[in-house]
Amino acid sequence: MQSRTLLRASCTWLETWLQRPRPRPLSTRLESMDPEPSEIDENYRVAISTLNGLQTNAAVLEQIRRRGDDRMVSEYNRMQQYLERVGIAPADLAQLNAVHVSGTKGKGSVCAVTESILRCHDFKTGLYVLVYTLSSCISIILKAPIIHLRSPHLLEVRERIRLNGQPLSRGEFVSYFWDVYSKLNNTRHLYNDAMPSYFRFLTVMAFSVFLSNKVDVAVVEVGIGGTHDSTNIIEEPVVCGITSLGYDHTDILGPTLFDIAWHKGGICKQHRPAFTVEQRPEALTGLSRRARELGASSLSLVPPLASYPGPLPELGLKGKHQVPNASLALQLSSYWLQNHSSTQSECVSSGRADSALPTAAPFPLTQEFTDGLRLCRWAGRNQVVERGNVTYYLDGAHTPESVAACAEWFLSQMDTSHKQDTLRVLLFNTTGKRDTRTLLLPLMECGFSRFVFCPNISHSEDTQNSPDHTSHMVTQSSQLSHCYANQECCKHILSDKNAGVADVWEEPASEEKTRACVSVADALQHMDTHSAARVVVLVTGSLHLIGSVMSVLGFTVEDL
Ligand SMILES: Nc1ncnc2c1ncn2[C@@H]1O[C@H](COP(=O)(O)OP(=O)(O)OP(=O)(O)O)[C@@H](O)[C@H]1O
Repeated sequence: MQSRTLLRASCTWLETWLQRPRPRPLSTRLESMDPEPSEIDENYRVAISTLNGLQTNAAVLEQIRRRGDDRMVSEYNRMQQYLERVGIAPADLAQLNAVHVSGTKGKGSVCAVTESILRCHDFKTGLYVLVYTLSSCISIILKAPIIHLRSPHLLEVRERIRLNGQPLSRGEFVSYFWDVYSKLNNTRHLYNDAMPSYFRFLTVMAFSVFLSNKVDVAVVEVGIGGTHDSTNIIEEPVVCGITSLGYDHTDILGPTLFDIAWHKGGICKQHRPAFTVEQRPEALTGLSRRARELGASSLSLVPPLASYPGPLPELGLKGKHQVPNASLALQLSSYWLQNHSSTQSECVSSGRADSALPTAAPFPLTQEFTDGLRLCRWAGRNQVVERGNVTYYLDGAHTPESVAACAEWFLSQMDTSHKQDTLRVLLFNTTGKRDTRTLLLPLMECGFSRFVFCPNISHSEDTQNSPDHTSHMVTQSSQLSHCYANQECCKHILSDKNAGVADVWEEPASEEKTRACVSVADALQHMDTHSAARVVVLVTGSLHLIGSVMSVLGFTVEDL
């Protein structure tokens, strides 16, 4: 009897055991354990708000600045420490076979085209791009005023880290984010409670993503400058590129092109070559000296795009200014293809005048190269979007050179045959300390009859805005007053006979010509209410403004 009871109990136990939740075969397990989309979105929101917590509060920055202790640690040492805390030694970064790109204009474009070309050659690519990497330490080291910035992306932060051209999915972002965050958080007690700032964190995370995915190449854009940038922890890039240099962030980098070249050329590395585009002599002299100082194997100018033998494809990235960028991307990728598994040892020859650099040879373009140039897409740069009777021309130009290039591109797109029934509108904003007048003047040649100003805020109701667009450092009211100041500046230009633009306007300057809106949604609604058969809107002045416009127009990261 006792044994029968025992047997029944054993059978019940066995039954229960057999019915327990089983582990699935690995392939299906990962799939079915993926959280539901809404859960992914929620996890993503939590990760983003934790990441936003790393945006250094302006008050804390001010305190650090007064204490001056941030100056004691170099950016290299700081990044080295963060990387080591997540289990990466700086030497491991050699496995990334990096292409490292700095410059004032066109860094993002050159990185995008280089990545596209190498992907068309069937390599597994990583791409890390930033609009800005203004780490507090740069402004502090250089004793410059603190500049406030929004997060560095158009729609969502995950678009900044790409594998094979695709932004990380929300699910991937969450899992890499927590992996890196928890390693740093668990070790903070050993390091004076230090956590990396927002931009440094993203850099550490990007490197971690690329190493764990064993990419063949990582194309990495410098955030700001070069010498003191967090990406300059890359000690052994395969090749470096320096795009067009101009006057931007002069309060941080210095007032002359020579100073700017010193910073941007600071990514050159010993025994590694660098390529650059045609520049003003002062910039070339600065770059050349810096390349020599750092022991680069060579610094060469890229040849004109038209000199490459054979037919050239239509470039995926539009605008005349993309032509030298394309040649730089060709030289970087060609060099990478031939040399990514070997090392170089020559140094820049010193017999040459500083501003007279050798020009690299053009080469016949194979299908992979032409596909890379043709298929490259880079959202927010010279992009055209149709919505009903409104055509948006989106370009994130925000320096005098790029705004001039943008105006030229916009005019080249205008079909003057329908001039009468087409209303041309400028939607504009600036960030930081940019000189609005300097940026607006080239745009005055474009024949706009309406000028709309709004902050880089998608919706005036904060609950409707993505957490990805949160800045702890810029208040909504300061953005609004900045936008009213821009409107005032525009009115001034319109009424200023000496500005050389008065004769462009058929009607006298009036209140209605300019308008300030509280948000992008408000501004776009204003475009829709016009009775003109067609409305063309040039959106420019800030890449963040472009991001907010794209968000209101319903773009998602997957559309980029
Ligand atoms: N060589 C160039 N000369 C002038 N403008 C350019 C050039 N290359 C790109 N641009 C324009 O500059 C803006 C930013 O382009 P891109 O993102 O490629 O440059 P970036 O150097 O990464 O910019 P950022 O200043 O945002 O870091 C876009 O409006 C683009 O059309």
